[in-house]
Amino acid sequence: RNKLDPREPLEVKASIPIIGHLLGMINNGLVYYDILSKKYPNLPAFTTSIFNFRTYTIASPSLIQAVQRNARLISFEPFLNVAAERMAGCSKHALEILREKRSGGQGGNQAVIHAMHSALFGQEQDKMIRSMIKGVEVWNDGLAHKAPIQIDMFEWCREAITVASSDAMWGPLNPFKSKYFRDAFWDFEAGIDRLILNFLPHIVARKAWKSRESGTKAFMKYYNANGPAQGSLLAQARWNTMHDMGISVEDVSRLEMGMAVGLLSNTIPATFWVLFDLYSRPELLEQIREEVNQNALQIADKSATIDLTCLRDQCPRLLAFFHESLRLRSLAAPTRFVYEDVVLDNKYLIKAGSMLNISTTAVYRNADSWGPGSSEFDATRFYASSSRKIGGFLGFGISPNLCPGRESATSMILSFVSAFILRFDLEPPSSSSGPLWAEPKLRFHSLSSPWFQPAEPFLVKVMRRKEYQDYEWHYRVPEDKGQFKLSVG
Ligand code: HEM
Repeated sequence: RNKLDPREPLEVKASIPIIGHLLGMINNGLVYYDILSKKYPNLPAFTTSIFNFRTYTIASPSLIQAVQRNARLISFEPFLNVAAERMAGCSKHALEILREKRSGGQGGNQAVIHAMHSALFGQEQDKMIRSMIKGVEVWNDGLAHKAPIQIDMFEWCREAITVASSDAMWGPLNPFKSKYFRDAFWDFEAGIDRLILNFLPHIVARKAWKSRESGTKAFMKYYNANGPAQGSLLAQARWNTMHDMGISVEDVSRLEMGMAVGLLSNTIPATFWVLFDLYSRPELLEQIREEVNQNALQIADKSATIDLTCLRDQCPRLLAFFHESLRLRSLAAPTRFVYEDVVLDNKYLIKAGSMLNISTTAVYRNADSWGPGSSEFDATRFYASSSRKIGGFLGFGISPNLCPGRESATSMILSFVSAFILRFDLEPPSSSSGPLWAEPKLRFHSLSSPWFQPAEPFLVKVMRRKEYQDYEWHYRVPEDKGQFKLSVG
């Protein structure tokens, strides 16, 4: 074992020597570092070692900027290749192309991310948003026809968001149109933590491995039928970049299974929790209903239209609430690889060849950044803030690795939810003892979807609200290249 340099962050020892932290990681996933940071609340940063390998955890918002300033040396890039190899199962040839240039590859991962940012900008982004919103509209209409009805709220959000987002992304030949494909995809996604171990994956993660292989075949069919030609510019940009760099159809298909994880794994739990956090706070629900009603709903005869520009510009309470829901529900923790020795904030030596992560819950608990009620839900917390750059807000990542899908995902979620709350009342699961809208039993889902999710079906009764039950519902998505005032860290 390497001895720690006294300038490195203090080492936190596991109760079981040598493998204790490894067991903690296996049992708890990324949440393990949050558990440790709770145990040592006064440490702004700490070190854990598994055998000879170090992980540094940043638990204070003040150190995040130091990580950002050294983004070239503390980088996300190597994990993209880990995902391509272990999660997607790409060939050696593809991995060489994807690997970052400074490690001898051709920088394919960065080229793809760059192409994605360009394809999710301005008019291209508007088209994608229009298509996503059209997709979710159908689901609210379908629910209105069936109501009153009992649904599993998480499962229903998952189907609605999956179908709407994937149709917008891949177009009419989208493999997700098949329910069989969708179910197989979720089996793949649920087993990513085991696939990533890369130890006999066809045995250790059999279900996920088989589903990944069948999903890859479905995407190969999509590419062989020239699917991207009818899909979004995002799908075209990804295909063109990878194909032009010499990546085979099979490897592109494997990487597209990974892309689907990025497209869906945050958006679905975010939608579920936004609905939960609203309906479980009746007063807040009424305020937001009123705001949308007054500022973003246009009524003509029996037609009701939600206007996206008005949602963006004239519904600050809705947007502030959305940020707070993300803050307290998402556990997305930036994880980075350290290329060279760095001293953070003139204090902490971070050594090359180690991993660094940020403990989301520790950062969000910090009273200096978030005030004395930092752990409490406060729907107005972001309301007063005039700045869009909020140090310590990790909801959409930290620059330079900001989420390129944040505008399209927010547009879809908030349009969908705005119409939903005006159209429907929900009756929560009945419980003789506990409060109404008690949180469901939760489980940490997976490394690929860093959220708590319900561990059991979350059943609610959906009823149409009298006020708008005879209306036809529409959305207006103008071509104005507008943006939500989203905060980033
Ligand atoms: C509410 C929905 C979403 C949330 C909360 C979210 C959150 C995040 C976060 C926290 C990161 C940074 C991860 C890190 O630094 O380690 C990220 C990165 C990323 N997201 Fe999202 N995301 C959402 C939707 C989407 C969508 C719809 C797409 C695709 C269209 C997408 C594509 C990506 C990609 C490609 C990256 C990597 C960016 C880079 O490495 O520079 N995300 N997202």
